[in-house]
Amino acid sequence: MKLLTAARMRELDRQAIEDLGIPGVVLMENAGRGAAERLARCYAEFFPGPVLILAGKGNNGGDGYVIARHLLNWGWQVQTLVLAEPSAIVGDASVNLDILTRMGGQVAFVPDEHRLLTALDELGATRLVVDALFGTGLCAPVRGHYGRAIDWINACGRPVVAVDIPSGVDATHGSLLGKAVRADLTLTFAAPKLGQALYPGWAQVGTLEVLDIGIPATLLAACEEDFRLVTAAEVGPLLPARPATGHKGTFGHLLVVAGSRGKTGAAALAAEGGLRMGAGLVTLGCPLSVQPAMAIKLTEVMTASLAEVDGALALAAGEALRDLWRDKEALAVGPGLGTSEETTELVRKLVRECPLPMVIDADGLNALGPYPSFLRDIPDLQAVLTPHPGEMSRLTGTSVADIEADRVGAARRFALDYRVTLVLKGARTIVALPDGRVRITAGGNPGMASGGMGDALTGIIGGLLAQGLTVESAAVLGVYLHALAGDRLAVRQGNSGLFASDLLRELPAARAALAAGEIEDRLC
Ligand SMILES: NC(=O)C1=CN([C@@H]2O[C@H](COP(=O)(O)OP(=O)(O)OC[C@H]3O[C@@H](n4cnc5c(N)ncnc54)[C@H](O)[C@@H]3O)[C@@H](O)[C@H]2O)[C@@H](O)CC1
Ligand SMILES: [K+]
Repeated sequence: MKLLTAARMRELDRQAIEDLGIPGVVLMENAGRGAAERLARCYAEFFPGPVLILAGKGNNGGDGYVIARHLLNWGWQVQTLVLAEPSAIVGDASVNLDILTRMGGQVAFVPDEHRLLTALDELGATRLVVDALFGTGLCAPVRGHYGRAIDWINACGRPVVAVDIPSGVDATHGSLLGKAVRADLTLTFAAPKLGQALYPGWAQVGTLEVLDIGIPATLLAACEEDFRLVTAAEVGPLLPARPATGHKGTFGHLLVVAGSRGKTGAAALAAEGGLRMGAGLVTLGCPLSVQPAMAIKLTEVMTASLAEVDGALALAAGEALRDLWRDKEALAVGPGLGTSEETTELVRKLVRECPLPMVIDADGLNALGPYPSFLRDIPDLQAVLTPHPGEMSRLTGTSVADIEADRVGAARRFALDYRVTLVLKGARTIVALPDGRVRITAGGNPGMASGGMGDALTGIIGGLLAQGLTVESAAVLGVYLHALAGDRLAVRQGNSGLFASDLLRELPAARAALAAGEIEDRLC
């Protein structure tokens, strides 16, 4: 599902109005009427109100006046507070404000804190609040009486319906510009906004519904799809086929290079992840001294001993790895390898020389960074990198705080710069593709914040690569299935104390449900 930035939404509005000649006031009418209808239906038990509409000076406020008009027409009691002087309301918003006033709608202008607070004090009982303060045009931190209005909304204890986006949420970045409304229902127009799919904005949105406001579908379809929220309908078709005549050779052989003394669990989870994802065969290459333990730990996975120094892979393992990758379809490298000098050098050599599509994680990433410019010199590199914010920080030399402040930007810049597929893990995992497109997954839960979940994801993506998916598809589908399995587990077990190995056990059923078309996506 497409996610629009504020700039893209403005451009769509411009095209509809200027290129196609749809008057802006018609779009505003469609937006306001659609919102009024949804609101009246969703909150029918609160009829006849009163409803309080808080309107800003821009077109979001304009939508608020249209909502007020229709609710009045349908017998609701409506009070509208405009947080600006009458002269500040212009254009389509002014047209609708005039109509509302002439119809006898109760409208008060509260352009400063004193008048706002007085009006709120004098307000009778309100049963429902409509936030029409700011939409996609918010461009600076919220201050003054706007901030007081947002505080009041958040403390009012009444259901809050946000028009287009909760005021204070940046429609593009999902950041909170000073203060932000916490809505129960957000009625957004034409398509969800990118900022509604990202934290912390996501948490302010409540239930998200998308209303058609008459922007032609052809315009929406033609607008470039830089950002998408991944849906079951989109990833279902990416699932590798499972022909009835298939055998283990049909479904690919994954080579996992992982583990060191004391870090055997990470290697086991990555290897089992590959098998649970449906790879026909998985071989784990690990240091000589840990191989016996791995062989006991892993029943279905084959193991290979590699040269080591002090329990971690040695540079001398390179020759054996060359033999190992020869008959494989994909490589997963990194979990539990450690960061010794020889292992680091080996990983860099492996990434440079191994011709297989690969997923690189954990210590594999630590071995690359910072600024792994050598990646650009590898011809036909097909790689998925799966850092968490700490690993991303080491890869980019940027602080974790800066990465978290702009997760989409950080992932996108890296993917474009190094021509890899970058999976930035965390709440709302971001998949950035080498051409700059970005995919965001809505699933996942706090139960997945536990050791080993990342190793499981590495195995899942590796398993998909082994079955022939492209790096882009393996990353998008792998992240989706990982989150889906985690969410199914959380439904049964709650969202704490979840084990990555439990998630892997859930994976085949999650995959089957996706294949059967049984998954209903949640927007928020
Ligand atoms: N034709 C269109 O463009 C349509 C727009 N629609 C609505 O219009 C909204 C966008 O409208 P606008 O672009 O007018 O902008 P908004 O109504 O979102 O608000 C921005 C207004 O507030 C001011 N402002 C921005 N940041 C501020 C701050 N921190 N403190 C105080 N004032 C601030 C701006 O100068 C501008 O006047 C959409 O979200 C949607 O609700 C809909 O009516 C559908 C059609
Ligand atoms: K709003």
